[in-house]
Order: sequence, then structure tokens, then C-alpha cells
Amino acid sequence: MDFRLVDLSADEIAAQLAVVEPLTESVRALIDAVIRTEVPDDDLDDARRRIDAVTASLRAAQKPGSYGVPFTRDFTGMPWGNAAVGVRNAIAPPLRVDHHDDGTATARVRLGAAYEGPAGLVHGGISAMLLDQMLGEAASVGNGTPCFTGTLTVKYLRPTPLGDVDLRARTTGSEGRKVFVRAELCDADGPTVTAEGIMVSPRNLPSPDQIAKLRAATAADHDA
Ligand SMILES: CCCCCCCC/C=C\CCCCCCCC(=O)SCCNC(=O)CCNC(=O)[C@H](O)C(C)(C)COP(=O)(O)OP(=O)(O)OC[C@H]1O[C@@H](n2cnc3c(N)ncnc32)[C@H](O)[C@@H]1OP(=O)(O)O
Repeated sequence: MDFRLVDLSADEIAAQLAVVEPLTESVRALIDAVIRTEVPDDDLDDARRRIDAVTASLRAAQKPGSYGVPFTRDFTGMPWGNAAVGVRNAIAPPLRVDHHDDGTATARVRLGAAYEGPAGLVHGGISAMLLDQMLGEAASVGNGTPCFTGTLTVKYLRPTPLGDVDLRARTTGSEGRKVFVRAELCDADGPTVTAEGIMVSPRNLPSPDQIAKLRAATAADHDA
């Protein structure tokens, strides 16, 4: 697991987010516009050329591989490329998950044309992904260590119309490194999809010693 540490203050992160979130939001709007536009084909060709030029300008300086999940010194994760919650990922709705004192995690999100499966309805894989993220977050925050999905069981009770949905997850128990979690996705009339997960905190997470070494290396990079 990538446990890269970055030495960023809360102010520096806020400054990055102030630029990055509007950019990602613009790309989300672009995705929606491409799906729903009815302009003539010539205009589509012209749009493609202009989009390709923007893409080339962004590739002028490019991180190798994926974004990863850097952790700040106070161990705040920055899952900015994450497919469900990533603030730099235009395919993420994005889900913004709130964690509550009673151990539940909740989120409300609007799923538009980009998340369609059957006509007018949310794609089942998207529902499963969002529920998986909710299960993972509830388990990880409750357990104090990142938990991966071991087993995910999803039950589709009835179709979910595109639009606003509410998600809720709660831990129901734990056994060793396993955490048992339940979640539901609801439209205005109640649950449409439910999920049960066995989330496992992997055995090979870095030890406190390894984390201290990573922190020291980050500080040395910063001072250099
Ligand atoms: C710095 C602290 C920060 C804290 C706060 C955090 C804030 C939020 C942070 C982060 C949020 C993250 C949100 C993520 C959300 C998205 C979730 C995903 O999409 S995860 C990607 C998809 N999942 C995978 O790719 C897993 C692939 N599989 C594996 O990596 C391993 O198989 C793993 C970790 C599941 C288990 O590997 P082993 O080697 O650790 O497990 P063994 O030692 O064999 O088993 C331990 C116990 O778990 C059970 N177990 C193992 N695999 C299982 C499975 N697949 N299903 C059910 N149980 C399983 C076993 O039976 C055993 O149970 P017995 O102790 O005997 O009772």
C-alpha cells in the first residue's frame, strides 16, 4: 500500500483545493455536456480539437502512474484521484462523506447523466461503488486503520432513478482484523440498494516505526 507522506499545511491544501476543485467541476460539466449535447457534428469536431489542446497543455507536466493516496503529517489522507470521492477525479460524482460520533457515515450526492445504466436509472456498478466506499470509510474510521473490501454483497431492491440519492453506512461488529458493515442507498422514497461488507485491515500495513521513518524522510525532503 502506498503510504507516501507529503509535507503540506492545512493552508497549502486549501490553496490547492481552491484551484483544483473548480477545474474538476468544469470537467464534470464537460462530461455531462458531451453526453447530452445536440449541436451539429462540425461543432463536435471543433470541440474535440479544443479539448485535445487543453489535454496536451496539462500533459506538459504529468505525475507518473496514478495520484495515489498521500498522507499529510497529521495523517489526513488525500485520496484526490479516488473514483468515488476524488476531488481531482471528474468521474467521481464526487461523494462527500460525513462521519458522525455514533459511528455512522452519511453522504448525499446528485447522480446525473454520466451515471446511467438502464434508461433514466443509476448504473448498478455505480451504486455498488458508492456503497463500497461508504462501507470502507465507516470501517476504516471506526477501526482507526484503512480497511479494504474483503467481501461485498449488494442487493438491488428496486431501480434507482438518476437524481439525488442519500447513502448511510454503519459498522455492526468486528472480529480480529475484520469489520462488518452495512450500508444503504436511498432515493426520496427510501432504500433502493443495500450492501453488506466484510472489510479487512490488511496485515501488511506499516508499523508505527515505519511510519516514523517515513515522517523523518518527508521532513528531510522538506528541509533540503
Ligand atoms: C492512518 C490511519 C487512518 C485511519 C482513518 C482512515 C480514514 C479513511 C481511510 C481510508 C478509507 C478507505 C476507503 C476505501 C473504500 C474503498 C474500498 C475498496 O475498494 S478496497 C479495494 C478492493 N479490495 C481489495 O483490493 C482487497 C484485496 N484483498 C486483499 O488485499 C486481502 O485479501 C485482504 C486485505 C482482504 C485480506 O488479506 P490479509 O492477508 O490481511 O488477510 P488474512 O490474514 O488472510 O485474513 C484475516 C481475516 O480476514 C478474513 N478474510 C480474508 N480475506 C477475506 C475476504 N476476501 N472476505 C472476507 N473475509 C476475509 C480471513 O478469513 C481472516 O479472518 P479470521 O481471522 O480467520 O477470522
